[in-house]
Amino acid sequence: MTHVSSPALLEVSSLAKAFGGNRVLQDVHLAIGRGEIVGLLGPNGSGKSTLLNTITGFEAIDAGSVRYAGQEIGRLAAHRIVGQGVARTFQLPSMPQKMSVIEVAMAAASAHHGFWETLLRGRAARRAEQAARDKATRLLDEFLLTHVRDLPASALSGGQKKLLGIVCALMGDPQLLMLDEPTAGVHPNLRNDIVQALLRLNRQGMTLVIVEHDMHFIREVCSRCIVLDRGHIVASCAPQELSSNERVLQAYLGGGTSQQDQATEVTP
Ligand SMILES: Nc1ncnc2c1ncn2[C@@H]1O[C@H](COP(=O)(O)OP(=O)(O)OP(=O)(O)O)[C@@H](O)[C@H]1O
Repeated sequence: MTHVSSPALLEVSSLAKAFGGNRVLQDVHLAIGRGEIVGLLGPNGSGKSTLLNTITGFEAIDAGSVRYAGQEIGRLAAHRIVGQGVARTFQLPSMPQKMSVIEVAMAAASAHHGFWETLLRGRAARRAEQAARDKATRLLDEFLLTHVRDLPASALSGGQKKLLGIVCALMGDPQLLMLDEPTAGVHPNLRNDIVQALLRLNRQGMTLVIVEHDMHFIREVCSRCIVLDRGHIVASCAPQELSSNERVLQAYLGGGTSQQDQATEVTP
């Protein structure tokens, strides 16, 4: 397994999560170092999204610990974890019907900075709103959404919704950004923009954990991969080592036909 220089930014120990009798995550241990871009891989249903959900507080953990920057966050509510500097995006972002793109981005700022600020009246509140508008404007420009900023967010294409999801996550200036399949279903032109944007964020110091099936993306972007199989971590290695890792091959080839289909995605 690849060594992470200590202290790790994120450290997960003995994490377990079940839904009823379905033990989705079992005894998961992982460490993410500052400045890494880590790909989280595994066949469909292996527990990748659940791992993101438990780390970010969207699902309660059953057992184990999640430490971020030396602090235990494993039982904090999602909004508190965001407040600590951990943001995430969703596989299928859903957008409110009646809010424009820029309003959605600005609302994410108040979600990140606490609602008291937005309840305040007067100059402080106006300053906070203007700061959120300026930041949303800059990020929408960076993620090529300026031309749709006044449209209803629900009218965006799937790819544009993913970009807006990233913008919302960035409104709180996270140190750790966790992305759930950021390029799935995205047009190749937009995909390349997302790749460049993620690499740029990493150059600026952000640590990234990315759930992805697309091996071209993994090779282009990630410095390390962690592979889940049926709720267990079975490998942590460089992207170019995946195709010769027995346990990775077994994870993808060990199941039925549908898993063999997925193996084409992991074979370089
Ligand atoms: N809220 C939930 N309630 C019940 N079962 C759930 C819930 N969330 C996930 N699961 C189950 O947990 C298992 C793992 O799902 P998860 O979405 O984490 O896998 P994944 O590796 O992200 O899959 P994919 O690559 O298809 O997105 C599946 O069997 C799924 O049905």
